[in-house]
Amino acid sequence: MTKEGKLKLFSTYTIYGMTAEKFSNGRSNIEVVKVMLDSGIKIIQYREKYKSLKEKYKECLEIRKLTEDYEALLIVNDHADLCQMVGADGVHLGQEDLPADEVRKLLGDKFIIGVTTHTKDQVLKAKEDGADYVGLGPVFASFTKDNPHPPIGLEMVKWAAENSPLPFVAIGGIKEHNLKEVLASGARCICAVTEIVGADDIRKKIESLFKILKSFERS
Ligand SMILES: Cc1ncc(COP(=O)(O)OP(=O)(O)O)c(N)n1
Ligand SMILES: Cc1nc(C(=O)O)sc1CCOP(=O)(O)O
Ligand SMILES: [Mg+2]
Repeated sequence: MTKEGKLKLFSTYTIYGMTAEKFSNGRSNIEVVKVMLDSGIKIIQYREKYKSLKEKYKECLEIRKLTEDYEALLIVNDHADLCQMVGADGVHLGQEDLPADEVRKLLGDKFIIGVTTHTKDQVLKAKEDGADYVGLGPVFASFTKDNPHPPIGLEMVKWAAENSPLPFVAIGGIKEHNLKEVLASGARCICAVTEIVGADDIRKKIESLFKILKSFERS
């Protein structure tokens, strides 16, 4: 797939999957990713805060193979070196991670770079820095991340839908019960971490979320 083709995914009504083993109720990242892919998720971010770099490397290699089998994208959180070493599609960088413009110089144009944003200025700067998409959040209160930013709310989602020069992934506190509000505010690509990885039946949960996304796609 060309990079342009990959990036189109971020502007569609879709789910951006993210690993979170700590909240996966005893299931491994690999197990969860297999179900995500088999349920139709086409973008997986490998986010793992509690393992050594070597363990992350091994898991990423395994997830790279799985994502290739399903023609899905692999984005590695935080680590540009890991992204390059495992042949991932891209890296996701936060405001406290390495600067996107410098990582772009390192990785070149071929890789996707995503940047976390919480404010309008950060969204605009991400574009200037050469990012390809932004993560926008937390839309609602989220307990998944240590020291989260205060919720940015649906007004910010509306602003991004009308003004963001880059496709955005709405993230933070998104659940089945509030997904319609997020989509009605203009989001298309959404990331619901604990709602998916912590679900009793991950497959069923993804199916329910896709049903809501599809209903917006048709409207
Ligand atoms: C899609 C997406 N959006 C936001 C984040 C958060 O990144 P960051 O602020 O660097 O925090 P950590 O995830 O590294 O704890 C993300 N990972 N993905
Ligand atoms: C990794 C991450 N980044 C966020 C941000 O706002 O930048 S919120 C978040 C975690 C989202 O988890 P949940 O769907 O369980 O609330
Ligand atoms: Mg980070």
